[in-house]
Amino acid sequence: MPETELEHERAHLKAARTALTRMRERTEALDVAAADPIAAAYLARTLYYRAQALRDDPGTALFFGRLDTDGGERWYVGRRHVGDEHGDPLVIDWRAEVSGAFYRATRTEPMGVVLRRRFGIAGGEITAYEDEHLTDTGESETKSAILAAEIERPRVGPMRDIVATIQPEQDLIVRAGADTSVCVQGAPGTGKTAVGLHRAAWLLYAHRDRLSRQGVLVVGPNRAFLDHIGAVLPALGEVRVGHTTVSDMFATRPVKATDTPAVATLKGDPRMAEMLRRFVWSHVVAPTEPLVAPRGSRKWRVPAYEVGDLVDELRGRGARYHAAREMLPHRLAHAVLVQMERAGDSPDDRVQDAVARSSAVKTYAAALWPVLDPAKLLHRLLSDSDTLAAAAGDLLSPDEQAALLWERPAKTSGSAKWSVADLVLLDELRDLLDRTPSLGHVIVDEAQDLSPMQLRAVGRRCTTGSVTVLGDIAQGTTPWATGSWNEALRHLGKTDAHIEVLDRGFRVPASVIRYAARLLPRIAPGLGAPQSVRDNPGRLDVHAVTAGEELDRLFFFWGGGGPPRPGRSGSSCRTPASQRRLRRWGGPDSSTGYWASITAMSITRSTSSRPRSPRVWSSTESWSSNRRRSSRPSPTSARACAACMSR
Ligand SMILES: Nc1ncnc2c1ncn2[C@@H]1O[C@H](COP(=O)(O)OP(=O)(O)OP(=O)(O)O)[C@@H](O)[C@H]1O
Repeated sequence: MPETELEHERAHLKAARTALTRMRERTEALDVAAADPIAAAYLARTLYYRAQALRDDPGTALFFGRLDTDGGERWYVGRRHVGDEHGDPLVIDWRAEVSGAFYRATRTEPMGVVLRRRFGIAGGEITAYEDEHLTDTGESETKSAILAAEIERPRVGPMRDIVATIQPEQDLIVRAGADTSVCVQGAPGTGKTAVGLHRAAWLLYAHRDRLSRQGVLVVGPNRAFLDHIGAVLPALGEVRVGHTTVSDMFATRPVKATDTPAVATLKGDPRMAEMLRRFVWSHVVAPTEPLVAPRGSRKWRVPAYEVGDLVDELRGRGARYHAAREMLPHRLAHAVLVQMERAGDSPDDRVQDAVARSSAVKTYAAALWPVLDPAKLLHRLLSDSDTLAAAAGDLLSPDEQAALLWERPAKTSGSAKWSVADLVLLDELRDLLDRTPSLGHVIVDEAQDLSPMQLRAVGRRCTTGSVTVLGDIAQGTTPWATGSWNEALRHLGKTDAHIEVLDRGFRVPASVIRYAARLLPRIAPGLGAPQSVRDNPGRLDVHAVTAGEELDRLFFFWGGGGPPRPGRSGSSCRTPASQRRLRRWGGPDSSTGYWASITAMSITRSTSSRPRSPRVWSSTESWSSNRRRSSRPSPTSARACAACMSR
């Protein structure tokens, strides 16, 4: 019999573990019996995922909190639901509706909670607990030591879930409705990525049927970033969320060419979308000859002007190029049918189908509305100045058109060397021809770094679903980085998205945040300064550098590997020298180093005119290769910025 409260809670944890083991064993013992092999495979897969989700991690406790309600109920809140043999819950999922109060109940709004208990956990065991009696007016508000310890925990290694310590403002974003698109703006370390991943987990819990059918996708800047975050969703029992990088999303062909920053920026410009649209639709030609359709002993003629009206009507329907093309033979056949009726015949639907399938109609329609191939289209556009000029018209200046043209065009689209930006154009073309299927929800991180054309590509993958956009306008590192979320949301096609701001930093100590935030008025004037929630003020060393020297100092600091943030600079964190330094400074998530990097990056960016950053790299390039190509910030503006930092 447990004697103390702590022993009682430990006994509950033990019972929950036993129940979870039973649930898993029961799932694993289930036989796959289905009527056909497809259903059997589906069932086997479902059972496999269920068994995976029921795995116990002895290193973490099954619950981290408890709620006692004014209705006399008691709920243990944990990573997943655990039920006893009667089906009564021993632990409720953190995503259940009732768990919302664990994160959001306050003394002013207790949400029916009389007691909130937080558990201190070490090595999967309960070591302590802390109570808040939310309706006890005599109890004073104290800062939770358990919460503080979790927040102060050194952030090394891959990202972990934050279910035990989600903050009220984060919880509101996590639980925003499935049809709600949200854009989260936040300084480094304010938990944007963590919130996005927990939102994915919540959506799959609250709308499992719909979203597991339609799909949920996390889009990150590169593979290092995906490695960093890859364990979070499986730890929450969600193993079915797709993860991809922006470039892998379009990687239908190998990247064999690199654009200059100016050309890459131009290819990412939203005017390209209009140019491609015009180019695609320019292939539909106005009829000059009538349609002549033989049927039996007669020939039926549909005049060219009438066919012209049909074509115009199809063009104006807003359908994709190939879908509208599919309709043309049927429209032509219908026009033939009308002629037959006028002549006294009474043809039925089968006659119309036969006319639509006849070679005369098919050949005539194909000449007016040819089948197109995206790669061939782009190859022609980038190889031939007349074709480009006709499509670009008043959209692009002659200099811009000249910049787009390949110096040595490949003979065929098959042998063309495509750049990262070209693949985005191909994706746009593919969508103009055939609609891209939409997922249920897309989470896109570091979204400030995406070009308008990349944003459009992400947006068309969630046209009928919703999106969570995560980023920081002040952290843009590409020349095409967005300067405004409203603009980015327009390119995504999600102007109805709510913009939410997270301004409490979990990673970066206060002294570093305060110092670096002095740059904000210069690099992102509209943004407020974040506040650190960490008690540890951190250590901040300020090193004087001469103008133009700051990048070298930074590279020296990081062993030539570039800033340490996983995912922000391709392979930079993986060079042996930078790894050694990262270890010494506390790993890739080390706050001081990261913020120092952010600061130096900001100095560089704020001293360059548009394109905003003198550095540009694709996700396949390393920081150092970019560094070789980078231009130096002008000494005058670097001085101006140094002055702003020393104020
Ligand atoms: N509520 C929380 N409780 C505990 N830790 C948290 C919380 N929110 C965020 N963190 C931690 O803070 C760190 C930074 O979080 P995250 O990477 O999500 O921030 P970010 O805003 O995406 O940063 P960046 O702008 O650099 O990408 C992570 O280690 C994360 O686990």
